[in-house]
Amino acid sequence: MSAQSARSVIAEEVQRFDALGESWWDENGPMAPLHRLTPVRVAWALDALARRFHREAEAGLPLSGLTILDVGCGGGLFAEPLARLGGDVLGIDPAPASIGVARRHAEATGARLEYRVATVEEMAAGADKFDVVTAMEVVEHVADPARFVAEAASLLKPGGIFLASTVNRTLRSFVLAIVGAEYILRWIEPGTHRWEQFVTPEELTLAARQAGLKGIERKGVSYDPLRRSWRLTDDLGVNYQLAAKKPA
Ligand SMILES: C[S@@+](CC[C@H](N)C(=O)[O-])C[C@H]1O[C@@H](n2cnc3c(N)ncnc32)[C@H](O)[C@@H]1O
Ligand SMILES: [Mg+2]
Repeated sequence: MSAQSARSVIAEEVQRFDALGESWWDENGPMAPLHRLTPVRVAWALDALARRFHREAEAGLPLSGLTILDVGCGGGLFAEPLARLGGDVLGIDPAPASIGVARRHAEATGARLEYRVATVEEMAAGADKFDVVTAMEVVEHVADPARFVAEAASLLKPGGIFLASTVNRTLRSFVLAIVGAEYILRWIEPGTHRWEQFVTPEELTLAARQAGLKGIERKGVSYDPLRRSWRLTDDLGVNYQLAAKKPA
């Protein structure tokens, strides 16, 4: 089975991201919103992981010794910072050109992590289990989010943590994430998101529960146009993140 024909994959979605090439890492390019989101989502992930694994978030390499699978890693915008925090990171994506970009970037910056062209299904068919599985801005691009979450959760060791971020399916997310971000501000390529594919916090929570995960925590992320940056909020109406634990 090729990565592109896996059940979770919507071929045109993967191809659209694969076509980004080197612009993945252009902070002013089509992935600019993800670049701006990265400090906030990395801080959120570090906080969740430090609490779970009893690490000092301010320590030199707070994630050292933790195996992390970043599913749908794209160009490595989230995977690479986790590796810099000491995580033993494997980034996977069905898009081969994106994996090439991620590898070259890590080589250029000296970040130490691994990348592989693979889907969550292929990983789940193998024997490797991870302390942490992440899927950042991915579930709104897959064929069957609940099934995808179940496959991702199956890759966790007992006591492991699942982290995901996505976009809620609300009137506000239509106005802000599609009309605003794609068509008015042109922050991201028009057509990047389909509103119908957005995933509500209730759906993602249910999927996590059905996958056997517990201790579910959710946090909103909102864009502050004055500061031109994202911040964590309790408002799950547009962008949000979820953390959940596999029972030990
Ligand atoms: C918005 S990008 C996010 C990239 C990265 N996670 C980040 O946050 O910087 C979505 C990524 O999901 C990947 N993707 C799409 N469908 C997927 C699937 N079925 N399984 C895994 N990854 C998928 C795309 O190739 C793309 O790299
Ligand atoms: Mg997205």
